[in-house]
Amino acid sequence: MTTTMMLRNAGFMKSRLPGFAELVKSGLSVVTVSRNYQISSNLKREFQYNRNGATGRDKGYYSRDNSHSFGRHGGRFARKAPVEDKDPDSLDAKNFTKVVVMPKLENEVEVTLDQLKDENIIDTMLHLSISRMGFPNLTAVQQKTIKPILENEDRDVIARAKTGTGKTFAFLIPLFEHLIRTRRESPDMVKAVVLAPTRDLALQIEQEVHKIHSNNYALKKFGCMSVVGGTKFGQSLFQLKKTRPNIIIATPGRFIATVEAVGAEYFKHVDFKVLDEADRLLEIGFKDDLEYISTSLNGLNDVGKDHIRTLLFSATLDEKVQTLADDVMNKSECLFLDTVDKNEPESHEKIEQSLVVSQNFAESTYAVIDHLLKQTKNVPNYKAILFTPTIKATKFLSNLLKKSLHRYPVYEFHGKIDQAKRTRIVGSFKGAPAGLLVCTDVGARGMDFPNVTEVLQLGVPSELSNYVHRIGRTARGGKEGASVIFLSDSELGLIENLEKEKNISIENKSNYEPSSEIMENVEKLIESEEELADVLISVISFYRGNSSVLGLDENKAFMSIASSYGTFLKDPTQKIPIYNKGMLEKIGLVNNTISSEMFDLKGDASDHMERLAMSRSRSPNRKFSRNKSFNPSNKYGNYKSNNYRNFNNRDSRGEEDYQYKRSNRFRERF
Ligand SMILES: Nc1ncnc2c1ncn2[C@@H]1O[C@H](COP(=O)(O)OP(=O)(O)OP(=O)(O)O)[C@@H](O)[C@H]1O
Repeated sequence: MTTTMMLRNAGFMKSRLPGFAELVKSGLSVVTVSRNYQISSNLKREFQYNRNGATGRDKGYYSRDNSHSFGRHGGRFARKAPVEDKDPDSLDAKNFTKVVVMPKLENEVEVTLDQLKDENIIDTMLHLSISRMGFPNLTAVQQKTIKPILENEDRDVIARAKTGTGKTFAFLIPLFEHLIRTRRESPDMVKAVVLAPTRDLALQIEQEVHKIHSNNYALKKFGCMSVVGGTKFGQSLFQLKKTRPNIIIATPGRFIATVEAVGAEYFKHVDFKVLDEADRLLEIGFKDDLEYISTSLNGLNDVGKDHIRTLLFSATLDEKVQTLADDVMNKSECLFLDTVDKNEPESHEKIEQSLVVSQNFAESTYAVIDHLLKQTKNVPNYKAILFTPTIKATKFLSNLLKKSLHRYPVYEFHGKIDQAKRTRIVGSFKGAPAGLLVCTDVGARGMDFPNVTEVLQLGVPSELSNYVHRIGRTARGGKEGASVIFLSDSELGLIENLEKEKNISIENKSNYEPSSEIMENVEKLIESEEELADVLISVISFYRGNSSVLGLDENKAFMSIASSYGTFLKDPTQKIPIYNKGMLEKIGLVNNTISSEMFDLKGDASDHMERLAMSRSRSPNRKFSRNKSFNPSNKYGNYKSNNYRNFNNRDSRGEEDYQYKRSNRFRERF
């Protein structure tokens, strides 16, 4: 049975619509949403801004001269939007209806590769290539998506499937089939654009395309090229000209630069755009870019502004996807193909999840080291990934572990390593029979490292969904795996949030107390107190930005991390030294009296804190003013927090391209 809801004026109704998750729960299978049809909402904004007179301060929108400016960097990053200007008055006239179709999938019959060929869904050339890969059968997401994507050309598609279940081929197979079917139409043009949030993931998807090529050379004529930051732009344009690929795999920033430079030459015939890790691409830092890309490609398209079909794939999709669907999808109908049951957690069921609880961050570090000492000794070919909150923590931990684990291979991987080296590290760890990859959340999504036995997490991830993605680096392609998260008492809010929001409960729980032996050993390995202070400050900054999202008590989390300084140095009276007020400002704790408890304040930092404490004790509103800097729902308190959240997001998630350049100020320090 299907139910249909017709809603006029989506702008007004958006706030009243239940999210996707709730829609699934409520059993609705068709939802109809109406909104302005002629243009995507960001294009509409452009015209509104043109009418009202936009200024460079207006984040992410077009200005009068049809250029696109980003944030405060308006001038420097001003972009020429490759879309034609339009008469604003003609735009509000029509409404459109977007239908989200969620098929009920009862009595499912297995779909095989042979069937797809026999029913002429896929060509023999493609069938040959995929069968040569030797997969025993198609995965659930491949069975559910390939045919529907190819059968109905007037629909966009959203697909959700658990980590490591073959989503990459689920979109690459239809893309290749489309290229085969349209081989005579504009053979030298880009027809499909795949966007990914990290360079490493984009390069990995390019490798998957090359697997399709190398299993049947006849498919090599459908060329593919990656367009990612950290590589030479001029060289990439030259390659584009020379190879004339049909598929581009890109990160958003470099893709925008490419479209701006040569959009009219290569991107007028795009039929598909794919957003891998779609929910991530929707978040702050990417969403404006995605809207811009969508509008640009639509504006350039020779067939029409609503011609390009959009495919969204991820293991974690919730109501945010609705916003994405609104802003970057063109078709009036959108198929939502879900391989995860509505009552099921998004995490993969073949991962045995554990939690180890200790007193503070330092003790969690000892627990990780202890655990790794045991596993590398007892488990043959033990291959693991350890996630840490920040780049500095990653460096620190990989150094400690290289020394503790002796000859066991330890790889350090984060966004501050140059791209060529990053690619080498990914290649080495993929091919390694055993080893440990220590990384930030830059490695959390999409990366397919074969045979990872275990995923370890020291502290919390940068967002709730990344818990699912991080642990999903194991148990891939039908295999089993394990994960252990090491948290202090003050971080247990994350576990509650995972239960509440993601329906994930961790069965195996244990407490950890370090032995004096491991404490002594680690203390000997710490080379510099300054570096230790730096690492802990970076982690405090990370928590400053992420605690409210992750359900943590910010103050408790800060104290726990700060107390780790004394624990690591085996002298609990020692506090992290802070030499000036500027440093407190950078961490976002300048108006927070708890700073005196956490840090050993020196110079003007100490004077400032004394003055602050005195003014608060005199102020009749002191309770309010103290809360102001802490309350996550408080507009003013949150202002700084957001700044730091952005910085931390970049720091830990390793976002790409010019977004990095924009944050250089912070990156260099942390
Ligand atoms: N039909 C299949 N049968 C078995 N293994 C497969 C099949 N299709 C793909 N694989 C393999 O499964 C692994 C995971 O695939 P892929 O990286 O596409 O997963 P994913 O669903 O995109 O994961 P993530 O959510 O982490 O991005 C890869 O090594 C891939 O080669």
